[in-house]
Amino acid sequence: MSQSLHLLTPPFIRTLNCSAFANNTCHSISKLSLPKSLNSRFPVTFTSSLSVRASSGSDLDPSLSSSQALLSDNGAGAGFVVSPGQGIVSDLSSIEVDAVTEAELKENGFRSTRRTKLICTIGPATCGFEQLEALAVGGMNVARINMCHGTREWHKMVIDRVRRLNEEKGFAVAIMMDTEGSEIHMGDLGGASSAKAEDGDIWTFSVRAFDSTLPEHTINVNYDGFAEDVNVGDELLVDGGMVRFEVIEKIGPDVKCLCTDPGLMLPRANLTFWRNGSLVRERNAMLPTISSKDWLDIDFGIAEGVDFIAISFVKSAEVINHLKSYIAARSRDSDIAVIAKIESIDSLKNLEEIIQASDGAMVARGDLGAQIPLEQVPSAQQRIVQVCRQLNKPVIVASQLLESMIEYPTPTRAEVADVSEAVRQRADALMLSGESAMGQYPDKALTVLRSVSLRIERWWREQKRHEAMALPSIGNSFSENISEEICIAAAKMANNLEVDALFVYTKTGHMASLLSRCRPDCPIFAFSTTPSVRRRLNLQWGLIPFRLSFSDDMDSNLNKTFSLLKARNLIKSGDLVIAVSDMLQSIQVMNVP
Ligand SMILES: Nc1ncnc2c1ncn2[C@@H]1O[C@H](COP(=O)(O)OP(=O)(O)OP(=O)(O)O)[C@@H](O)[C@H]1O
Ligand SMILES: CC(=O)C(=O)O
Ligand SMILES: [K+]
Ligand SMILES: [Mg+2]
Repeated sequence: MSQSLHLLTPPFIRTLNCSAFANNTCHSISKLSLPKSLNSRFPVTFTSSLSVRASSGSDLDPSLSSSQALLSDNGAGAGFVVSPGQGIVSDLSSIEVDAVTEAELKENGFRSTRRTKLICTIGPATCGFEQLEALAVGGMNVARINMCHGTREWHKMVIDRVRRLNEEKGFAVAIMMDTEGSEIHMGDLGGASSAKAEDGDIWTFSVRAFDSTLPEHTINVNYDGFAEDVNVGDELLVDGGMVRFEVIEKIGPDVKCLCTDPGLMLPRANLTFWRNGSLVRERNAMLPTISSKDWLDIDFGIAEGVDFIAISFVKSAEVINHLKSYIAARSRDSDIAVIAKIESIDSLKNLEEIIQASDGAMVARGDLGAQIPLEQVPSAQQRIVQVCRQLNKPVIVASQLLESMIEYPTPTRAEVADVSEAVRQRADALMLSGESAMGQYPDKALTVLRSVSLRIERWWREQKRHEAMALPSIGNSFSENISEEICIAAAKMANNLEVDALFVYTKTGHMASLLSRCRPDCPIFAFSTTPSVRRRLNLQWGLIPFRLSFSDDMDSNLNKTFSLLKARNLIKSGDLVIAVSDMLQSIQVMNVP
C-alpha cells in the first residue's frame, strides 16, 4: 500500500488527504473520500480494494507512471437502476458517438469541446431534411417543435426527418415537444405571416369564429371568457408589450381596442391584459395548464417517442406529477423527460417544488417577460439556473437570445452579451426560437451560439473564474448520497489533476447528470447502453454521450472503451482519465495505455 502512495501525483494526494495513507488501510481511505455525514452513518464495508495498477492492467507495479485508485463497495452496485423496458442494444463491439462531436474531438481535442448544449426550434425555415442536417452539423443537440404552430402532419414529418438524420448520418439529435398551454393568445391571422398595428388604429379582438377570411383589423382570441373579463380602460399587451392597445369599447363578443404602441403582431401571439399597472391573472389561474388539445398533443408525443415534453405555463408541481404518472402509464418503453417551462408568476412562486418534480426546466423569457416587469427577468433567470443546478435538473435559457438575427445576419452586441451571460451562468442549454423557426439566418444564428459558447467557456476556464457552488445533498437514499459524493470528489480530482476527460458508465444517465452538475473543467464522456438515454444526455452541460454496451466489470469496460476510442482516434496513449460508474460506485484514475 505504501508503494502506491508514491505513484500518486501531488494533487491526487491533496484530494484524498495524505493522512489517510498513513493509516494504510482501505477502510480509512474509504472513509476519507466520503463526507463526515456519511462516515457516521455508513456501515463501512469498503474492504475490497485500493489498488494501483498499470494502465495495461498488471497489478501493483511500483514503476508505473499511471495510477488507478479504485474505491469499491464490494460490488453491491448501489444506485443502479435499469428502467423497465429499456431495450439494451446488443451490439457489443461498437461505440456510437455523434458524428459532429467525433469530428470536433479529432480536430480540437477534448478540452475545446463545447459544454453548453444548443436547441433549435424547427419551423418553416428549417424543416427540410437538408436544413435539419445543416443544423445538426452546426451543433444542434435538440430539435424543438412548438405545438402552438403547424399541423400534426407537419410535426410528424419533422420528427421522422430528425430520426432519419440520426439513423443515416450518425447524429443523436433529441426531440423536444413543447405544448401550447392554455394561456390567452391570438388566432392565426387568417394565414398572414404578420399584421402591422399602427399608432391610433382601432382593432377588434373577438372570440367569434369567422368561417372565411377575417374582417380587416380583426384578431381572433382563443379564450371564450375574453370579452367578459376585460374592462374598458384595461391595457392589452401583445407578446409582452411588442404592441399595446387600450380597451375602448365592449360590444358582445367583440372588444374594440386603440393601438397606443405600434408594432408587428405575429400569429398566435400571447395576450395579457393589465389593470392599474398590474397583470390581470385571476382568470388565467382558472385555465388548466394542460388543455384538452395539449393532452392530445402529449399522446402524439408519447406515440412518437419524443425525448422531452416541455410544459408551457406550469403553475404548480402537481401538474408535473400528474403528467409524469400519465407518461409512465402510457409508455412502457420510453422514458420521456418532462421539462417545466417557467413563464408565469405562479411558476416563480412555486419554483423549487416545480423544479424538484420535473426532469428539467426552461427559462421561457418570452412569456415570463410579459408577466413580470422586464427588469426582473435577469434575476429570475439567475435564480432558476441556480435552483436547477442545485437540484440537479438541466436548465434551458430561451427566447430572444439572438432575436435580431431573424432579420439580420449578425447579432447585436447586446445579444452577444446576453448569450455570454447565460453561458457564464453555466446553464445547460441555450435555445433558438424564431431565429431558427422562421428567421432568415438559422445557420448563422446557431454558429453565433456555438462560437460564443466556446469562447466564453474557454475564457472562464483559463481565467479560473468559476465560483464553486455549494451543492446540497439531493439523494433520497444513502446509496444515492454515495453517488453524489463520488461525483463531487471525481470532479474535484479532475480539476486538480487537470485530467483530459472524465468517463462515466451509467445505465440510467443519473450518474452522468451528477457529474455534469459539478461543472468540471474537463469534458465528460458519458457511456450509456441505450440510444434513448444517450439522446437525453444531449441536453446536459458538458456531457458527450456515447452509446456502448458494457458490463458490471469495470476493468473490461475500460479496456474495451480505450481500444474502441483509440481505434477511432478519439483518445491517445497517455491521456489522463478519471472514470466513475454507477454500478461499482468507484473512482479510477489512469493514463490511457
Ligand atoms: N411550426 C411552426 N410553423 C410556423 N411558424 C413557426 C413554427 N414554430 C415557430 N414558428 C414561428 O416562430 C416564432 C417563434 O417561435 P416560438 O417557438 O418561440 O413561438 P412562440 O409563438 O413565441 O411561443 P412560445 O411561447 O411557446 O415559445 C413563432 O411566433 C412563429 O412565428
Ligand atoms: C419559449 C417560450 O415559451 C417563451 O419564451 O415564452
Ligand atoms: K409552446
Ligand atoms: Mg411561452
